[in-house]
Amino acid sequence: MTINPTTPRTITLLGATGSIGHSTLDVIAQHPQRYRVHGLSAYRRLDALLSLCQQFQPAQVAVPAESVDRFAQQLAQAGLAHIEVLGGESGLRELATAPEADTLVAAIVGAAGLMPTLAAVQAGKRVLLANKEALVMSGALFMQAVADHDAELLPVDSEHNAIFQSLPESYTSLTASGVDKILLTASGGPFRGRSAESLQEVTPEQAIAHPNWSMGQKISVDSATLMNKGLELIEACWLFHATPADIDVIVHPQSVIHSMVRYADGSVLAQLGVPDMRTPIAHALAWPERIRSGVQPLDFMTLGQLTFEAPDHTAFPCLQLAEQAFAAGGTAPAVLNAANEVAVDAFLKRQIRFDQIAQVIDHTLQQRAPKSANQLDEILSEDRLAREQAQAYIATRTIAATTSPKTTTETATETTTHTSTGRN
Ligand SMILES: NC(=O)C1=CN([C@@H]2O[C@H](COP(=O)(O)OP(=O)(O)OC[C@H]3O[C@@H](n4cnc5c(N)ncnc54)[C@H](OP(=O)(O)O)[C@@H]3O)[C@@H](O)[C@H]2O)C=CC1
Ligand SMILES: CC(=O)[C@@H](O)[C@H](O)COP(=O)(O)O
Ligand SMILES: [Mn+2]
Repeated sequence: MTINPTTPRTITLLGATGSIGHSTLDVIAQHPQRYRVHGLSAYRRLDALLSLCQQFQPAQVAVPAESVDRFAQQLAQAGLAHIEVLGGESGLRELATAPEADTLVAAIVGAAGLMPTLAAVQAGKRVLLANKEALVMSGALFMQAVADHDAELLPVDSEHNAIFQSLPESYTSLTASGVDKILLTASGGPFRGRSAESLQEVTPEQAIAHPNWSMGQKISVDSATLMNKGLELIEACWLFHATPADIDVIVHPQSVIHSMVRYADGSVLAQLGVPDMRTPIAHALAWPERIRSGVQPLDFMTLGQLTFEAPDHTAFPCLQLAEQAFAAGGTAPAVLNAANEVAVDAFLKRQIRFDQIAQVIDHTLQQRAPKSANQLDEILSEDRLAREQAQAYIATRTIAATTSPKTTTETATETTTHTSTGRN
């Protein structure tokens, strides 16, 4: 069934050159009458951004400040001089708040996404949130801004989108809706079932090879350490006004059930689908309507078994570190996030071992007593200090480089497909 759009939407997509960016533009391209692209942003992959400009003809783009002149020249040479090029953090904020766009897709990875996403919230936009780190860092302030500015926040992260779909449309609180538990599913990552000891030897290439999803490098490593589930637990608490006690993490290696909600009467509502981010993206783009996403239907006849198990907190301590940081409150989740970003980057550059990621985060959390997170300045200051402390700790732990002369970043850049579709 084709649904006629009631209101054509104008989209700004931050992080257009990434995995979520690619999936979002794939869905948008399937519905040219329904969506118009106003703005795109990129960071390093500016050649890819140029191709996207040719295809989607945005009015504005944002790139790093030092790349503005060069990119404007490239646009002019391609006959696209009419596209305005904005630069740096202020450029990202200007793009995120441009009055011409009603919807922001927040798909920058990491803390860099916080400022422009929050700016879009403060401008009262519909915000499709993939950038979970923004909410982890600034949850209370972010959700208050959503309420104060009458913004519309729609979760793109597959689990949170599944929970959103499994809650009533009139949802205000777990209690008012008769919800007993949120069941947050986790794939367990590529190292599920491995012992803590054996994880000392794993390589970045193994860590980014997620069993079910093809995603950016940072979130892939987060899935491998289970930090992704820790970040998602915090994300779910803020999005659904829940506490960690309201949420059970269940390892479900097939990633077919994207999360569930159990109600007081014993009913469990779940959202299932082929693991392909175009489904939650299409859901959030069209909400409350439904549109085609290009995703293959789930075939129950060939699905095989759906299995479930408990997370292994010994081999994967990051989930509990996230729970501890959330319980500590204030700026602790921002510190957790910053230390994790630094540690994952060091692991990808082969400066530390996989198991040392958790050590860096634990150490950094212990160094920084939580402060109030009521002001953005306080959060950004703790983010910066935590990064410095994590870096300093890593400097004392750095392992000898392994055999490959290439960094993982170089290796993966050559092979990245920029899809978030399932592998199986
Ligand atoms: N991939 C997935 O399936 C899912 C991802 N998410 C979340 O979505 C977000 C994006 O993930 P994903 O698409 O996988 O990541 P990618 O690494 O594939 O893409 C990241 C995007 O952010 C841009 N970027 C990176 N650093 C900066 C910076 N400092 N300033 C501005 N832009 C920057 C990149 O630009 P460039 O490429 O030009 O350097 C790229 O467009 C993350 O928060 C992740 O946790 C959530 C659920 C699923
Ligand atoms: C696609 C998506 O939403 C990712 O966050 C994915 O869920 C990662 O999977 P795990 O963290 O469960 O391995
Ligand atoms: Mn997820």
